[in-house]
Amino acid sequence: MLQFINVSKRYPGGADALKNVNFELEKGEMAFLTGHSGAGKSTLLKLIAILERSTQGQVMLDNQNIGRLSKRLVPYARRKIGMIFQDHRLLHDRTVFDNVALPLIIAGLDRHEIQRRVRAALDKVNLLGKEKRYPITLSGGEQQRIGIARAVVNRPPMILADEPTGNLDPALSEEIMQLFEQFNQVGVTVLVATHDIALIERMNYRTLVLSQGEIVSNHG
Ligand SMILES: Nc1ncnc2c1ncn2[C@@H]1O[C@H](COP(=O)(O)OP(=O)(O)OP(=O)(O)O)[C@@H](O)[C@H]1O
Repeated sequence: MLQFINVSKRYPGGADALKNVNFELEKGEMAFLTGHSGAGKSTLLKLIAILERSTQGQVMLDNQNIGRLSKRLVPYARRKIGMIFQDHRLLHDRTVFDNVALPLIIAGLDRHEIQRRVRAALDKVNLLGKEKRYPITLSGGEQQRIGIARAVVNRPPMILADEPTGNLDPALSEEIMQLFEQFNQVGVTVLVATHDIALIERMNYRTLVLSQGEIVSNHG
């Protein structure tokens, strides 16, 4: 499903954030991405989400070189990806329902379909009944689950998570990881970037290790 072929990324005026990165993720696979602070984890995820473009090499998603897509086609390619951030990036002046509905409103779905899909997504993350609340009135773990519902409401074939458990205690981290496993079990490809080595060791998935922009280990 996803293939990095000799991918390098240099930010303007900066050093190389990624150097000659090669790896593949199969459709339906779940994997971790780890490495020291500044190793290039976020950069790698941003290339997949087309939030940044590679300087060299090819980022292939379903056999399409997404690093070279025209701007017009980027929103369509992005619909294949659900992205989850450590700070969840919720809109605090909108309800839980409205936060999760946002990608569907942008995609132009009708009101009934939006209602149906938002409820289905909230059900998956155990937040049904909290649609009318504001994110700030919910716990950290619940806020992260709103972010996950928003990421999956479009039913993307791939989920990318950037430090999704960074602000959570071990029990809540476990809960979030179990949610990712549930999506993976129904065929969603999942890539989770994390510093949390203990979490990676408890779970048995392939792990890509980045060090100074290079993949130094890739097995599970
Ligand atoms: N927009 C940017 N402009 C210039 N340099 C950047 C930019 N974003 C990241 N970098 C640099 O690229 C390198 C990789 O950063 P990146 O954020 O991908 O690492 P990371 O592994 O996700 O780090 P962390 O775990 O601290 O989030 C770092 O040296 C960083 O300073």
